[in-house]
Amino acid sequence: MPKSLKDLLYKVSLLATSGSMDAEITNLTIDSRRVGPGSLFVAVRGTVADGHTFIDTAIEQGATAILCEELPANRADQVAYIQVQHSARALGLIAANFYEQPSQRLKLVGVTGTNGKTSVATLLFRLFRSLGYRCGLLSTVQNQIDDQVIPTTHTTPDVVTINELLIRMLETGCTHVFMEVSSHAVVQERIAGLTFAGGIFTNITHDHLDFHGTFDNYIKAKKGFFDLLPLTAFALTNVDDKRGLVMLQNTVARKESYSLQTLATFKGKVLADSLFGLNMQIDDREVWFKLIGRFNAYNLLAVYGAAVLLGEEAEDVLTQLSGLTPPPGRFEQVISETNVVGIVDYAHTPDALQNVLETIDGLRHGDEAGQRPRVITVVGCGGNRDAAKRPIMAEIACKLSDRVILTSDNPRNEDPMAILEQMQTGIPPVDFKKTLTIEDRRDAIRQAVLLARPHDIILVAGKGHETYQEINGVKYDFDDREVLREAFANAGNQ
Ligand SMILES: CC(=O)N[C@H]1[C@@H](OP(=O)(O)OP(=O)(O)OC[C@H]2O[C@@H](n3ccc(=O)[nH]c3=O)[C@H](O)[C@@H]2O)O[C@H](CO)[C@@H](O)[C@@H]1O[C@H](C)C(=O)N[C@@H](C)C(=O)N[C@H](CCC(=O)O)C(=O)O
Ligand SMILES: Nc1ncnc2c1ncn2[C@@H]1O[C@H](COP(=O)(O)OP(=O)(O)OP(=O)(O)O)[C@@H](O)[C@H]1O
Ligand SMILES: N[C@H](CCC[C@H](N)C(=O)O)C(=O)O
Ligand SMILES: [Mg+2]
Repeated sequence: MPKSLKDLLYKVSLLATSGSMDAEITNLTIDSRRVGPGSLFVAVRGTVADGHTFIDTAIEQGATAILCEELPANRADQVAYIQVQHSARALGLIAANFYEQPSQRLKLVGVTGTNGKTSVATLLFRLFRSLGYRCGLLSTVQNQIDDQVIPTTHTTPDVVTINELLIRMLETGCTHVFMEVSSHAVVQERIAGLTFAGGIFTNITHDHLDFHGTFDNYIKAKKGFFDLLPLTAFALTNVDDKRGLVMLQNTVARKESYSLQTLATFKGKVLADSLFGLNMQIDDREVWFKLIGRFNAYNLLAVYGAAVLLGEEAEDVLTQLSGLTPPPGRFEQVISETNVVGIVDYAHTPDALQNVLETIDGLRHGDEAGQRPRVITVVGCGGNRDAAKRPIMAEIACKLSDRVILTSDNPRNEDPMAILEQMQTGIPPVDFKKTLTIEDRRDAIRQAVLLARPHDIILVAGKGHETYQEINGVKYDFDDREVLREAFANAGNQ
């Protein structure tokens, strides 16, 4: 969909321009490696590199126009230049203009929070499909255009990709799109220029301080999403979270809430919680759900509230919601022949790990002989991510498990043993005896299986749905669920 530069710059505040604003643009990119004739290259200052240093390369590759914060001293005659205050923010508006505002032509709902984004977005997507709508999904696990699955590398893609996907969703007849909004995405303006019909806040706990610096900045990043919601949108928050109300402080959107503890627009109560599911009372109706754990009661309530705010009948919503299963890698169970219960879960933050282990603790019962199943936890922390959570996660694992095996997650560009040593500093001395460190994740899972007795529970935390392990820039095939199944089979347990 070619457009003139002038059309693309609608609503963008310009500091200066040079060259023809009638030039025709056929492609929009922030990556010089993807530039060709007809491209508008947008120079964005990143965390590793500065896009401005690639302007010459972009021109060598045939760029038609350059948008930047600082105009280069030497300019090429045939190229149009646009100077703006903030390239990444301008890019959001330009991407929306390029694709003709797809977000305004469907109902786009964003979910933010430390934990629960994928769960809530995926449940909403599945719910609305079961209610008969064509839908889109942008999530950590995958993007989806109705039943077409598109692999993803980010929780929230860059703003050009988002608009590109939204237009494809529209063309496929989608009416609703559910997306995760990561804090990185808010800060890096990956959601700039999008018009949301609603925003949902799940919770906020420790994560990503490597990127945001302080917890306050992290809160501000999440809040930034609600600050940019329009008047027509709803802003649905979890008021049981300490920061739930702060999120809505400056939003102009309609303020709505959900809670398991206090007065709220959508009020729920957990009546029973077992390894088979949740029994809840929601707005005077009693319902069984297939999801496990109190944290999922919050996710279900958020989904229910959003669906009602989007105009659906409460009764229909609860009926469909009660049939839904958890998203992949979220409390996914793999059970051995001798009834060792393997649980693969994407808990990769202290809060998530604590929630999952507390859920497991609440669900384990003694066998006929009165012996309580033991909990064996296999966990690691990702490289090139928040290092402060490493000792905390090891400590939580020790506190709530009978045996702990510390292992690698995605080491990325870090030395796996160095990450493990940082985790080890969190092990309370009384727990040294119950803790092992096994760098190789497959060996760690195998060891957990060897330690397990019938009815014991093995939690493999941190990688959930991931089907790879990223080591030094290479993604090797690795799937906790498969490795666990193989280990059960090899140990003669299956
Ligand atoms: C730390 C971070 O968020 N990085 C994201 C960021 O990259 P960056 O700022 O480091 O970019 P950079 O490498 O410094 O490059 C700056 C600019 O130069 C351009 N460039 C670079 C090289 C070149 O040859 N030519 C060129 O034009 C780049 O395209 C970029 O526009 O902008 C890029 C483009 O949008 C993202 O792909 C990249 O995600 C990296 C891969 C990443 O790992 N991000 C993670 C931390 C992330 O975003 N995670 C959140 C989820 C977190 C959660 O809630 O759990 C997510 O939304 O996925
Ligand atoms: N509402 C919740 N509160 C606390 N913990 C949760 C909640 N929902 C899920 N979890 C835990 O957090 C893990 C990650 O859940 P989910 O993938 O839904 O979160 P996310 O916010 O999408 O994470 P990411 O930041 O990686 O995208 C789950 O496997 C579960 O252990
Ligand atoms: N969206 C999160 C995922 C973390 C998953 C964990 N397995 C890890 O690699 O640290 C991130 O990019 O930080
Ligand atoms: Mg996610």
